[in-house]
This record gives sequence, C-alpha cells and structure tokens, in this order.
Amino acid sequence: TRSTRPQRMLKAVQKKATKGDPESVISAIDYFCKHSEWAMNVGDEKGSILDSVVTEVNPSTVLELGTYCGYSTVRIARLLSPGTKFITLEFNPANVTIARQIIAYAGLQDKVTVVEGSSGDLIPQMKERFGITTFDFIFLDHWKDRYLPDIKLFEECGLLRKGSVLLADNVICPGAPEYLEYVRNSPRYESRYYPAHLEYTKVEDGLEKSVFLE
Ligand SMILES: Nc1ncnc2c1ncn2CCOCCNC(=O)c1cc(-c2ccc(F)cc2)cc(O)c1O
Ligand SMILES: [Mg+2]
Repeated sequence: TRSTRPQRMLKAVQKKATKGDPESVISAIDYFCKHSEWAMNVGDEKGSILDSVVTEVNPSTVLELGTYCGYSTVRIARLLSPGTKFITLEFNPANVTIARQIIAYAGLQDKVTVVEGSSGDLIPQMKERFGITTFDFIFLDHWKDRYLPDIKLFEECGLLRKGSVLLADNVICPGAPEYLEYVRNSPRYESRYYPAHLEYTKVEDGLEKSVFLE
C-alpha cells in the first residue's frame, strides 16, 4: 500500500541528513517540504522564532503539544541544557513511531520523551507520571480548538508558575481566535505576537508568546 507523508519525510531524513546531526535533520525536512511535499511542521521562519524564545527562556522543564513528525521537537531539544526534562505529546500512534525515529536519527532520543495520547487526558497526569511540578516552557502546536481548554487545564492543574512561557503556533492560520482573545485579555498573562508566515508559504501566520504572571 502507498506510503504516508510522514513515512516519506522519514525516508528523506535518512537519505539526506547526517546521523547525529540535528541541523542536517532540520534542513532535510525543510528541503523535503519546500521541494517535495508540504507538511505541517513549524518550518524554518517560525522555527527561528521558536529557537530564540527557547534560548531566552533556557527552561528546565518543557512540554510540547503536537509532536507530529518531531521537527519542532528536534529544534527544541537541540537547544536544551543537559538535565532538562522535555515531554512531547502526540495523539496519532503512526506519527509517534515516525517522530521517535526522526528524533533518534538526530541523536536526541535521550533528551525527550514522546508520549502517545491526547492533551486533555495527559496534562492532568504530568505530575504523577513524570514528576513534573511546573513547566517553564510550553509549545502549543496541536488541535487549534484545544489551545484554550488546555491552557485552562494547565492553570487548574497548577502546572504554571510565575514566568512560565507559553508559545502557540498557528494563531492566525488555521487560527486559534478564542485562545488569542483569552491570553490577550486576561490579567494573568503578558502576551506578544510574532508575525511570520504559514510554514513554507506566503500565507500570514504567527506565534503568540504568553508569560504567566500569577
Ligand atoms: N497530544 C495531542 N492532543 C490533542 N491533539 C493532538 C495531539 N497531538 C496531535 N493532535 C492532533 C492535531 O495535531 C496536528 C495539529 N496541527 C495542525 O493541525 C496544523 C495545521 C496546519 C495547516 C493545515 C492545513 C492548512 F491549509 C493550513 C495550515 C498548520 C500547522 O502548523 C499545524 O500545526
Ligand atoms: Mg503548527
């Protein structure tokens, strides 16, 4: 049967990238998406903004929602200090399998734990399953209509601390209007928009960075 796009993306990484070299894995995926098949990775333009925020925060605990094939997982993991706890959640088991292979090809398998499941189910389990008290940095890149319920879940589960940084992809395209309205109007967050474009296109999109103030 016909291969899937994530499977073809993994093949492109294995063919073009150098094992153990995260930069070459990132470049191989971006090349594949620009010249072969578009895919919903955060991409190079928004990825550079992600890099700068991760570097600025220098987090000890990180959560990513929506692993997909592991492109942003590799971008984040390559920047983390040794000993950082990094968890990424992916709903689709086929994507979990591909992501683990792409992350391992980059040599970053010891830096991150890929967990299969939905954010709504797993967020309340973070403390008991992973011994996390609070997250310093959270990257939201999963179902766009889960951004708002999940940020409220983070608050309810006591997973945010003063200064926790949330960075949300796709706040314009596909869009997360209710989330934007919430973080921009809540007194508990300081929010800033980083304009960019939908990965590998000229369509407007951007990232919203929100700092928890409580
Ligand atoms: N652990 C979890 N819990 C809950 N849900 C979960 C989960 N893990 C995964 N999921 C399910 C959803 O995962 C993928 C979400 N990402 C996107 O849908 C996405 C779409 C576009 C896009 C597509 C088509 C266009 F025309 C224009 C833009 C661009 C992007 O950058 C996107 O990120
Ligand atoms: Mg995205």
